[in-house]
Amino acid sequence: MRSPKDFFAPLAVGAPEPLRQIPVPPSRMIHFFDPSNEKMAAKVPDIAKKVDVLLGNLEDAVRADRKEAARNGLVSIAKSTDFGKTQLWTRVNSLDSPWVLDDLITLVTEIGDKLDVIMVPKVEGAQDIHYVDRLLAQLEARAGLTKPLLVHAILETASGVANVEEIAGASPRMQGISLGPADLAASRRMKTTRVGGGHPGYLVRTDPTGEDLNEGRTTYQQDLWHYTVARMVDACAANGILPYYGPFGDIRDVVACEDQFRNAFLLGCVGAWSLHPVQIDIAKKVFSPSPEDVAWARRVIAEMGDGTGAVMIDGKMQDDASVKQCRVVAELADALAADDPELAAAYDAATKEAS
Ligand SMILES: CCC(=O)SCCNC(=O)CCNC(=O)[C@H](O)C(C)(C)COP(=O)(O)OP(=O)(O)OC[C@H]1O[C@@H](n2cnc3c(N)ncnc32)[C@H](O)[C@@H]1OP(=O)(O)O
Ligand SMILES: O=CC(=O)O
Ligand SMILES: [Mg+2]
Repeated sequence: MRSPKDFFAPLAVGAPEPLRQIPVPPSRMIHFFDPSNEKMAAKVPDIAKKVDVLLGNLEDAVRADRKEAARNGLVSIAKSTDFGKTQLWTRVNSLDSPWVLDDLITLVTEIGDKLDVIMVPKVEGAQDIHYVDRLLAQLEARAGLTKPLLVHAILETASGVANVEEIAGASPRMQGISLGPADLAASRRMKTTRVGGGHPGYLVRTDPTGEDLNEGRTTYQQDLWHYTVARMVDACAANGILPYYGPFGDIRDVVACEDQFRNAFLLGCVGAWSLHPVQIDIAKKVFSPSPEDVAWARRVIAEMGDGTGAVMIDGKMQDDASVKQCRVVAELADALAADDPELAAAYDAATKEAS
């Protein structure tokens, strides 16, 4: 193992200096598309204007006989599209697959200057990140890149969850982690057969009210993902990187999708994946704080002055800790509003009304 002093040293001669802070541009939705699908690819220039992150997916959901077409399609889309401020990410194939080496060599060489983040699936431990880290440094040096590519891990194996803290801190390239509930369920041998979301069988029941065990007992569905999302959020926050919820596969059920995204938002995630155009606006709505919450946060910050001591606002005690929470919300709102005049106006109107 290298000395901690070398953590920020480039891993290949001529590779760019690693970043000391992960950039945090808006990434409320990571919009997946299959670059080998002509219909989806045709929508990319328009979708790029609406999303924070566009991700050319090369892994699962791309047929084995379309892997090369997807890789080449992403190269040509990246070269021919102006993405503006929208980030371009890719998800490469898993490290044990026959495609990943060519994915990385081709993408870094051909479009390394256009890509922001490389999502690595099925990460099991720090060793997977170390492998990608060194290879990227070699490829960046050869391609003459001046900005380091960042790495995003999917948390979707039981080993990955067991090692999530070491994964989050494995490299200065680590940008974030997404929960991958579908592969994680399979890896854990869960019996869910769906892509994210809840399950009606995973519940708790109130106590019996009498002799009849079926009478008058309410059940409450529980969140299958609470433990993993919370662990992932802690691992990310402790290492200065960003946590995300992953896919919600029931595209038709926009209501439950919004619930799942909101649970993740409230627990600390900054965004989620959108698999279909209909999920883009859901993520945008959920991962932008509501105007009411922003107005409240700004009010607490204003009334707390230098941020110390305790005050009462509308019957609720505020102190140093609650003002810190309010700053999280207000700073996120300011960052999002800077690029979104409509959101800025909604936040300012609610703030005015509340003061
Ligand atoms: C489970 C674990 C994981 O790894 S999740 C991540 C991997 N999965 C993916 O990336 C899936 C991406 N999404 C898709 O493949 C499609 O959205 C699926 C779910 C198959 C639905 O497609 P389809 O049956 O065409 O839906 P639709 O008829 O409602 O589509 C309407 C028009 O929109 C298009 N569309 C669909 N999805 C996208 C997308 N992600 N990005 C851009 N465009 C998309 C469709 O092509 C269709 O276009 P058109 O109107 O026919 O021209
Ligand atoms: O890749 C995502 C997942 O849920 O599996
Ligand atoms: Mg997966």
